Amino acid sequence: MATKILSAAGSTMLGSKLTLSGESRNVRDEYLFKKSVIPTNRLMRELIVTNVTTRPPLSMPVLTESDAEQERKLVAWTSVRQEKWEGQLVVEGEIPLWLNGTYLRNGPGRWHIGDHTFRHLFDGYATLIKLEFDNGRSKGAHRQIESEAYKAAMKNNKLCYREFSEDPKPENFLSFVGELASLFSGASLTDNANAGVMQLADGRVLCITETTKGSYEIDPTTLETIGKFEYTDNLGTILQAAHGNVTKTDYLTILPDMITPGYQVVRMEAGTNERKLLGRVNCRGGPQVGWVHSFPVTENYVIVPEMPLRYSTQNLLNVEPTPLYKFAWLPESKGYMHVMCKASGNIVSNKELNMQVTLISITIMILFLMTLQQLKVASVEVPLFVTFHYLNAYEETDEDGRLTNIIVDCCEHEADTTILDVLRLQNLRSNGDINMLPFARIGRFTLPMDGSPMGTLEAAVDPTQHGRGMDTATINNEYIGKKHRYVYGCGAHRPTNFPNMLTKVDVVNMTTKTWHDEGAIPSEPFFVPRPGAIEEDDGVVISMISDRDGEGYALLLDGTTFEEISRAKFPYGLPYGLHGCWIPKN
Ligand SMILES: CC1=C(/C=C/C(C)=C\C=C\C(C)=C\C=C\C=C(C)\C=C\C=O)C(C)(C)CCC1
Ligand SMILES: [Fe+2]
Repeated sequence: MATKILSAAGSTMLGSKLTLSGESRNVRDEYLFKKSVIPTNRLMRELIVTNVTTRPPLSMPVLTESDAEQERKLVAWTSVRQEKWEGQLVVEGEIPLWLNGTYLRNGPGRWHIGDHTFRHLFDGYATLIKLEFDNGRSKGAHRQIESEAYKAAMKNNKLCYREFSEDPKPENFLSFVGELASLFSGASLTDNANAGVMQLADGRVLCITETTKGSYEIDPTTLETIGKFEYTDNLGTILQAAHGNVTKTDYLTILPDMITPGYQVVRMEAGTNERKLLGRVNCRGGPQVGWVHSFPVTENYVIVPEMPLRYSTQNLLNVEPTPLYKFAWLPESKGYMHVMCKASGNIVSNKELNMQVTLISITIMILFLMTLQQLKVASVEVPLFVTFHYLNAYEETDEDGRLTNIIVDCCEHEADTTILDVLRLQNLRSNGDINMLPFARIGRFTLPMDGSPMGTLEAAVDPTQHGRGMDTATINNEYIGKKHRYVYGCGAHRPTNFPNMLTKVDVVNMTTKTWHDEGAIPSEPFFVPRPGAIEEDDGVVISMISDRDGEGYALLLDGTTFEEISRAKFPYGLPYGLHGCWIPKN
């Protein structure tokens, strides 16, 4: 039975979109988009991208128009089973001539292995997408990150490591026991570096996930996986935040400690692989450590969030996931924000720390711990919250320059953990026009620095201004740690089951500007400042769009007006992705 296929028509110069309706169109790349019918619970088909060498035997059933229509609409949640691709993008509009550099976006872009489709958005294998801008032209590329988890899955055609919601099924009881043992060492947890992407001050580019071993160095030009980023210290923790803080001289991050519930704040100087202990904070909310996906910093402080959505050892051990996967919602454990001084220069290395501890008697030890506590300027209880992404934090001072408060802005889900379930692929693929997206806001914490025990949490702007949806948001990176005015995030044009509206929020004037295209799924809007800019919003905003016609393109918006200035189109649909970074052309 003939299958509707999309056949590339050689490298004609007329780039345009590949439709899934089977009509062959002039496109740039020799790709054969063939649809394989992989039975899933929602007639979900994987879009398979293979290099065209020979025309494979095609025996897939003909898709009805509505199937094809359905598939086009789901391109954001459709794996692209890719090896790699690179090509000139078709540009509509004008790319600013000052925009010279590379935008990289990381995300879980392949959600199946064999005929097994993963359960959750975050399970997907890391897929790196590149946009190169040079003198008004744009080149695109994508490539899978070759983690051990990905390579093992491809070799064995099955899941081999514990992903966010997916866990390998133990063959027998013995292997189950072995699996449990390996869990405590973290050996069975994935290294699928599908979340963060960043360029360190020394130029190296890392892709990471929330396991320490899920840190990979990649080549920002070829997107090749250079190899695992091996830390040379002996801090030995399993977990790390998916988003650290890159400065011009170092990299700060937080290592959640599940054994002695707390957080190690560490600093890695540019050019090294050694994380050094800056300070440690013990959890105040009991024996489980709160989930830290990201965290904010000010000029002088690291803010360590202790969220009441906490790691659950029991759920970590479960083979079948609970609605909160590896986590438990423990409101009775409350939420806290710990404010740690960056300790200008006095980094306490782990070796020194161990030596001191062995030499200190119990009484001096108590003095020492009290001294350590001084590293922590404050620890305040805050209202319950559910936050993955912190936007920024800054210090407020009085007329005498004394620190009065620390302000923390974040994407806060109104202390509702439902969002984790909404992000299951079955929901994303079946409820696009159902108003399933739970509410979210730009949450603003005010942390008092006068010794008061309680902080406050409120919406920075009226959430109805951005459809009561807000996540994967950024600010102008030049303003990290300082008072910012503009937030670029994904809001909601309802009814929707996912944040589908690019939104610029002015948190001073409390106004918003938005971009929305019916049925399109935008990824994190990333702001790139114009070289030499004075104004905070003088630059462009980049977002990767998966649209309802199965298209994939990079959208460029003017940072000030939030008007569309250009699109750089891929010749195929793009899977959704999480976060990006900008690498200026040196
Ligand atoms: C959390 C752990 C793991 C994996 C984490 C991964 C792969 C990514 C987490 C990404 C998150 C929290 C993204 C949040 C996005 C929110 C969105 C898009 C909200 C939209 C709606 O408003 C491991 C590595 C599997 C195991 C340790 C724990
Ligand atoms: Fe993230």
